[in-house]
Amino acid sequence: MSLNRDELIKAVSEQMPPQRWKHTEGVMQTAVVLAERFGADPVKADLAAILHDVAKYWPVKEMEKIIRENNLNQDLLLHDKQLWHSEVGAFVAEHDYKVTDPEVLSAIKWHTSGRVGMSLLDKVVCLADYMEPGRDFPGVDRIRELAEHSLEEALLAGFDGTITHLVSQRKVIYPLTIFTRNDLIEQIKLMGKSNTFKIGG
Ligand SMILES: Nc1ncnc2c1ncn2[C@@H]1O[C@H](COP(=O)(O)OP(=O)(O)O)[C@@H](O)[C@H]1O
Repeated sequence: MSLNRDELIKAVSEQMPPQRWKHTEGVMQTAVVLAERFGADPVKADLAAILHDVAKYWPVKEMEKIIRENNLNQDLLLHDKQLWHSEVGAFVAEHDYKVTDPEVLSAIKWHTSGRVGMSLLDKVVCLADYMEPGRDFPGVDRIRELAEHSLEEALLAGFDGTITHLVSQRKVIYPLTIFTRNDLIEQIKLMGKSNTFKIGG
């Protein structure tokens, strides 16, 4: 049986500390604003935002078990454990909370690493996670400014910040994030060209 929105919020919020739930509320609010701004479905954005960090505080052993036993992305097990909650979160959303919409499940699954060819909803939820009002890191105001006009430019600034931070900490970067960043640059270039064609008639 699937839960209504209030029941879902209660069930998800009980699985994380209050501070992380506050972050989730910020992501919900921001994802809806971004969805309306850029033409994504705000109801789907809200649902994906509610669930995006559902597994964030699950025990590592439990996440590992889910990834192994359900043949999820095994490559993740070779990378930072912080990346696991997105993959597991999408699985939990589908199996425990009966979310069937592939767009919503995709936005949950790719909200940390990104992916090549991110959908509009993937971008909205990922960007909301970067710039919700509770976020306070160097560069976040620039991301918010860019998000006034361009989903892709803002997201690129977000991924650039993550990559730069990981480099400064001498941490391994999940390769898909590099490919995501490169793909966003290509998308922005192509958009520039199509705008030129439009102006040129
Ligand atoms: N692409 C990546 N490659 C490797 N590690 C990553 C990547 N993205 C995030 N991480 C690691 O996961 C941690 C948490 O990321 P994230 O879930 O996006 O942040 P938050 O906990 O603030 O929501 C980062 O501080 C970093 O250590």
